[in-house]
Amino acid sequence: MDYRPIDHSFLPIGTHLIIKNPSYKIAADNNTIIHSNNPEDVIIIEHHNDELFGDIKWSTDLLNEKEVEAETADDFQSYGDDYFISNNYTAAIDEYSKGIELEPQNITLLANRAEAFLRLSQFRNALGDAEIILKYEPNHIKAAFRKGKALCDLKRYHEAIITLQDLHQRLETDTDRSNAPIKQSTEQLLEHVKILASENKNGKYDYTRIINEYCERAKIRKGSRHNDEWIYKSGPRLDHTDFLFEDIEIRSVEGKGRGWIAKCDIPENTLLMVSKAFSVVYSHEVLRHNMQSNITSDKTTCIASSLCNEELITRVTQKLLEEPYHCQEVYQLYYGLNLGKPDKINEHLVNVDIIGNIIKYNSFVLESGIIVENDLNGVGLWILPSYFNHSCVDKNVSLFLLGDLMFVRSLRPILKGEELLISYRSADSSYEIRSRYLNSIDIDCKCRLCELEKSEAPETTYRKTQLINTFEKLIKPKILNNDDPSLIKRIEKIISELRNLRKEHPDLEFDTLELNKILSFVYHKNGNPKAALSILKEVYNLYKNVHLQIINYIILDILSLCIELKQMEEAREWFDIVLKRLTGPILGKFEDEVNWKKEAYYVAEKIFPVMNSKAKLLGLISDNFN
Ligand SMILES: C[S@@+](CC[C@H](N)C(=O)[O-])C[C@H]1O[C@@H](n2cnc3c(N)ncnc32)[C@H](O)[C@@H]1O
Repeated sequence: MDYRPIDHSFLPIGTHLIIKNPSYKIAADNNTIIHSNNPEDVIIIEHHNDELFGDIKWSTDLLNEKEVEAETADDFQSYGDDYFISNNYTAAIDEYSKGIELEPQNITLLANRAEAFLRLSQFRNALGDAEIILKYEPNHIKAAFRKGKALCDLKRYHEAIITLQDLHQRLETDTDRSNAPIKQSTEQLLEHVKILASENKNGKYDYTRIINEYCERAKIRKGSRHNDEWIYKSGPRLDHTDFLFEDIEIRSVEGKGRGWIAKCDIPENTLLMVSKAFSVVYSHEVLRHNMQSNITSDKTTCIASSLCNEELITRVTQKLLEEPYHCQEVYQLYYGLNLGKPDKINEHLVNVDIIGNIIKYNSFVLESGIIVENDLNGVGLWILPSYFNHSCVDKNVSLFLLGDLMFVRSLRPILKGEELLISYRSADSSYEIRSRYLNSIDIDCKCRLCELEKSEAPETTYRKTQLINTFEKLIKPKILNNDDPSLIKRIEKIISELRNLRKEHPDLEFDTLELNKILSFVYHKNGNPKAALSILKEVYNLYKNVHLQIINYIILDILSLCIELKQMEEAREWFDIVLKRLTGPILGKFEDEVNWKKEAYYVAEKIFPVMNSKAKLLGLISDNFN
């Protein structure tokens, strides 16, 4: 609010500033804003005074020198506690630290600072303080608890379990009633750490529990259009941990930098990785409240995406400043082929330009699906999944996001030595759209589809574009409000010509997928559901092995048509097919054919609301699932 343009004579370019407690923010133009809340925390150093850098004294400190001398460790504890109570943990840490400087063995100050560090997710610092306390007072209960918590958050589960078990034993025999709450918290934390340790080691996740947690964190409120809208206070971020399948590894891949490779044959539906976001930003966190209800409009989506990106750069930068031990894993991402041969990065320095680039090349965009309930847009950085390279048409790995957890599974059997691939852009978008994005991150994709599209004669490409444009501009707008049967002929003609243009490679012909879905819709509108159904079944049979989102929508349409035509037996079969396709990427292989549906339906009911209504129509809810 106090913004005034800075006059060049006041701050000539090249002026040295020293800023106490700066915070960082990335602006829309990717410039870094360094800001300070207190003008007295900014000191301007004149060039001829450079030597002052060494022993700078803050004017604020100088002004208060008298008072400072009079202040004791107890005073700092009380200032720190005040900040702590008002949730200002950074300021609390500042005050506790001043007290600790006076009395390095002050147990209360160290214990309070450890808790403040935990609240700010600065786990190494918290662990450091807890360990100092335990050196002086090995039986300090709160310090042991905080040590266990910090170890858990640092993913040192084995050590966390030992610490907490030891504490638990001591508390068992403790008669002091005031320790009852911490005893209960220790039991809960211990149980939680054991779950995390098993997830981390064996990839054993209790999906039902995770889905429940996910839903619990969702708050439903009435949206502006009286719809139930899902909003999340700050997430949803889930208290579960990473897992990495031991038979995959990162290796260099010719022409692509590095990528994930199978070390031995991997069966279909194997859990390859569960990755917790390094940082994730949801659009509702950055959009003003009044813009949220408008989230679907193109402009809002665009603003949201740019704000999310800025915020992600800011959060990653801040996290690296607070926990520099993460720098290495983040900066490793920078060494991909995409960024040429960068100078060796100083991994101890936080560099916003580099972080911006890392996010540009590696972030995952969360798009709201129509089927999935978690209508959340946003962007996030997941470290290990960032090493998956792209293929438009031959991906062999599925990604499933639940809150900030990314589940990665094999989509089909993968052979030893094969590269594990995902799709950054789906094969059913046009070559132009795909390559525009891929080129922006330095990918000249050489998958079967791209090679074919590059080699096609210009007149073929031109004719295809012409046909698609005719459909988009002249036919599509008429479909919703018009049941003119002549539209059927026109769409069929376009589909037939498009198929003909790629008759040598029918398996790589994706342009007619959406057209066929719409053709089926028009047949239905014209009172011919049987023809509508048969079109969709044909499309399904042609493309069932290609992993495209649109196929799931096609199956749902088939399912609705079967229900409408009272072909209930067939509808149930289609229900099973779509249930497996939707829940497979999280639940994996359905080993128990009898029980799988129960589990899959439970999951689907929670996160795929469309399934719920279909199941009701099929009478499945009262039959089997209640
Ligand atoms: C998210 S990173 C993937 C990991 C990257 N290969 C690395 O070594 O860090 C994306 C970058 O990988 C490379 N890449 C991914 N898929 C590729 C492909 N199909 N062909 C060529 N390069 C690819 C590009 O340089 C792209 O900018």
